Amino acid sequence: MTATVLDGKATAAEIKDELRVRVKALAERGVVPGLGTVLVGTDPGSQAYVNGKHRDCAEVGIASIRRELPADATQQQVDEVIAELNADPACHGYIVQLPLPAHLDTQRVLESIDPDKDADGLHPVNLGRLVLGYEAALPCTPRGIVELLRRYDVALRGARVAVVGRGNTVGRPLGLLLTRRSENATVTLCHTGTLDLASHTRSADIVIVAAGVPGLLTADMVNPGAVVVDVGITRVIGDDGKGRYTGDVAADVAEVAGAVVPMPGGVGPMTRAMLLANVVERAERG
Ligand SMILES: Nc1nc(=O)c2c([nH]1)NC[C@@H]1CN(c3ccc(C(=O)N[C@@H](CCC(=O)O)C(=O)O)cc3)C=[N+]21
Repeated sequence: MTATVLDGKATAAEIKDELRVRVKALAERGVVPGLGTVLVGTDPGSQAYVNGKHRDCAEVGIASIRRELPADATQQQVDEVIAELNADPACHGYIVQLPLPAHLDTQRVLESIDPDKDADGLHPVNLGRLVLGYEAALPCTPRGIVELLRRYDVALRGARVAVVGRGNTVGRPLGLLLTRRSENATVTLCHTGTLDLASHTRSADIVIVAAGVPGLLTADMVNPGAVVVDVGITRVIGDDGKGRYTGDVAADVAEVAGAVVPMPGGVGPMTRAMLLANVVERAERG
């Protein structure tokens, strides 16, 4: 058996088409949604991600607000940029690209973002709202995963979902999203302290791997026919000496799974689409 591919790239393109229509409607009311990005330093990976976000904005008609600081920027310089974007009415939402250089206080920076302009949905206030079941900007990657599964009619209600990874950007909030009443999945949140990981993944209908460990999930760990979502993205040096990105799911999983969300072409494009959705929704609320 070869697994069906759940195409995140095509689905993200579909979502961008829908957002373009909503952006047009906003334009008729004289509103142009604006997404800000704050990039500190010159990490090529981070630069590439930020460039991608601005390309996405241009495709959909969202205005880009770009702030860049040198790698040795002081905490005060970063604070000033945050204060400026918090005050800018043209900026409906923004992100601070992570990771920040080690000399900066990431927690302080993230907490100083206006929660109502938190396009990532990672502000403690928004994560708290998610815990409490209040309306909030949702974290982009978990939201993108749920949206992709929904659009492919993967049943979540009653499904047994093994989430591997408890990170703040994916695993932890994904568990919260999937266990809301509207999703009603049963989640087992696995992590580095989990004993016999395979026993948990094997009894799941859906396995979502966000551990950042290349090849962690192998075919023998997957229930035949299960849906497998690869969230891992780790830079490795290939046999040819070139750098490339690899996921957490081994290639042989596709021979056992019923459906797979690949990397690349899966969760990454969905994450970017949800960032745009968060900004458009914010602009629609006025
Ligand atoms: N504040 C903040 N918010 C983030 O959302 C955030 C961040 N910091 N720091 C880094 C991670 C990583 N991330 C990715 C998003 C899309 C792709 C993506 O679209 N990947 C393509 C492949 C791209 C390629 O091959 O170059 C794919 O999976 O098909 C990847 C990685 C967002 N992040």
